[in-house]
Amino acid sequence: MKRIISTPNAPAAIGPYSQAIEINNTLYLSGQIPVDPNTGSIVEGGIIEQTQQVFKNIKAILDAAGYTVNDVVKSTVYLADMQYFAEVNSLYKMFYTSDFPARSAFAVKGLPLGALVEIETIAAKEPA
Ligand SMILES: CC(=[NH2+])C(=O)[O-]
Repeated sequence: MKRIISTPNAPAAIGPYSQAIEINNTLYLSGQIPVDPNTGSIVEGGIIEQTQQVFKNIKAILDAAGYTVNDVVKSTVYLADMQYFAEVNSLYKMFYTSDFPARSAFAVKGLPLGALVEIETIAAKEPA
């Protein structure tokens, strides 16, 4: 059965979507942008601070759903510019330290609220 995940520890949706949906032992997270859940705004700073906030948001949603970073199987990284690729990769390697998830990365024309980075995440567990 489908389970909707909602936590105050990650940003509220800024549109018609859920923070995450779990179905069949798989958790689909909406793309996370660098919004601080306490302020509802994009964090101050540049790509480093924004990427750190995105990972905080992803972790908060994984935690709320009972998943860990080790359960993540796929990640999609959207960048406002490919110039951010190396910096995002260095923080990415601190969040996912080994057995990295499958991943795609793109530079796109624009991201919600003018974010520099957005990351989508899929996590899965073996059936009990
Ligand atoms: C931020 C986001 N996930 C959306 O769809 O606008």
